Amino acid sequence: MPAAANESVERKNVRALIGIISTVAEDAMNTWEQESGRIPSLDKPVDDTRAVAPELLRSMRLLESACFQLCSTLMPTSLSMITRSYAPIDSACLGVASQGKVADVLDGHPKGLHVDIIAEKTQLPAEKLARVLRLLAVKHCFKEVSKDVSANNRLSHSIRSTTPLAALISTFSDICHENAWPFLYSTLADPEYGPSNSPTKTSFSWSMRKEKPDATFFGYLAERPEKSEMFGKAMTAFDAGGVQEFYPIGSLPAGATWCDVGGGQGGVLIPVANTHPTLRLTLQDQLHVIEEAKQHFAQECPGVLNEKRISFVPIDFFKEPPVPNQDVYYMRMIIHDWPDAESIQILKNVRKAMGPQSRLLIHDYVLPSLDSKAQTQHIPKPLLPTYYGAGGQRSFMMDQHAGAAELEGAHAAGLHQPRPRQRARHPHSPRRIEWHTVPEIPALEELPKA
Ligand SMILES: C[S@@+](CC[C@H](N)C(=O)[O-])C[C@H]1O[C@@H](n2cnc3c(N)ncnc32)[C@H](O)[C@@H]1O
Repeated sequence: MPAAANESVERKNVRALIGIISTVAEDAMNTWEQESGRIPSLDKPVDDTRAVAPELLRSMRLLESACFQLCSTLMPTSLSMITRSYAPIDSACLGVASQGKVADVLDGHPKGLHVDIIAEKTQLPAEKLARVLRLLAVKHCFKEVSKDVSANNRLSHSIRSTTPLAALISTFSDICHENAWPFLYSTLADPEYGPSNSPTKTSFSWSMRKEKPDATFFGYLAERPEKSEMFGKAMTAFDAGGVQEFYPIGSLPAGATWCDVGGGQGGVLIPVANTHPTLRLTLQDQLHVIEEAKQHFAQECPGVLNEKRISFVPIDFFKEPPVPNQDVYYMRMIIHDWPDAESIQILKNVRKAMGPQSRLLIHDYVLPSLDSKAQTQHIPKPLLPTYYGAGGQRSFMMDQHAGAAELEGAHAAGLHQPRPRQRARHPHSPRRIEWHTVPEIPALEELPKA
């Protein structure tokens, strides 16, 4: 229908949002069909959505932003704000499902189970559990097949107790809800903690200050092997937009060396090892994490261990350089954890290790800058110039999370300014630093086509 000439700005904006939704939903369906032969089903308890093309991430960012903006525009204000205020309840209910292992109980029961049976197996009260599951089901995690009968769907299947996403939910509910996120205001308002950029003056440190002054998140994990293991596994959940999507690893020469600095349990290195068998790999992290990584590799890709294609070398990246003369030093989700001074210390240590042919790849969240025309000009109106809006929210959440729960984070570190991206013309030219972003990619459009 042709738009009326005297349409209000609001009507034009709503129409534009509907247009974006319609276009990018079509694009996303086409990408899924090209990539996996079909559009993923929400109903099926199988996660076949793991290999994600950059174009799909871009479509999803637009779609999520446009849907959220459309609802925020047309919804009465009080409904919008009440829903946002309730947000921690979503997370708490996920915590119940995950810690109660509800998805494990439902595994293998495609027709679902009555809540009385789920309650008996999880040792949770049936009537209250039914209400938790209903709230989760209205947002498509679990499905209520009939009254009080629940079954797994794609989302709930992904939080069975052995999965990285279950570890992520447990890390959030067990550590972040307990010791960090709720204390953001108290920390900001505290005259000592609020203005400080010290890694020992975060919300996490604030909540622990009576028990252990100057507590840090990684120090806390180091003293608690079970939680450290859970956190390490949680990191492997960040699998969308892997490095191989953005960097031409395949064109490195056979025998090239690749050192993952702060590589955790191998969330990045395992897929790299599986897809690039000629690389010689090194994983470096704190000693206790190295032990977790060895176990993880033994479970997930024992061949890489048997073929001795990987070395595990402990490091304290503040105190010492990584192993010398590697072709590639790679750091994912490391720099965002630290304020400027600590980041510089880490980078200086990597610099000491670098040989003339070495390059450093930094794969991290880079927050967009409103005053960067290059970053905002391609965002279709009326989406927000700040990273499109809600489709970019995970980067800002990570910024808050890294600031509150882990350490000072990218924002405090001043790393939210966009870094120049080196192009693929000389993809392996020496002594380069490249910034790549995960998996919310503010400058995805700037990436060279594969
Ligand atoms: C946010 S995690 C990222 C893990 C991994 N790079 C990934 O992307 O899955 C940060 C990592 O930094 C490591 N780390 C923290 N402090 C460290 C230190 N002083 N020396 C070496 N590694 C450290 C942690 O053990 C953890 O594995």
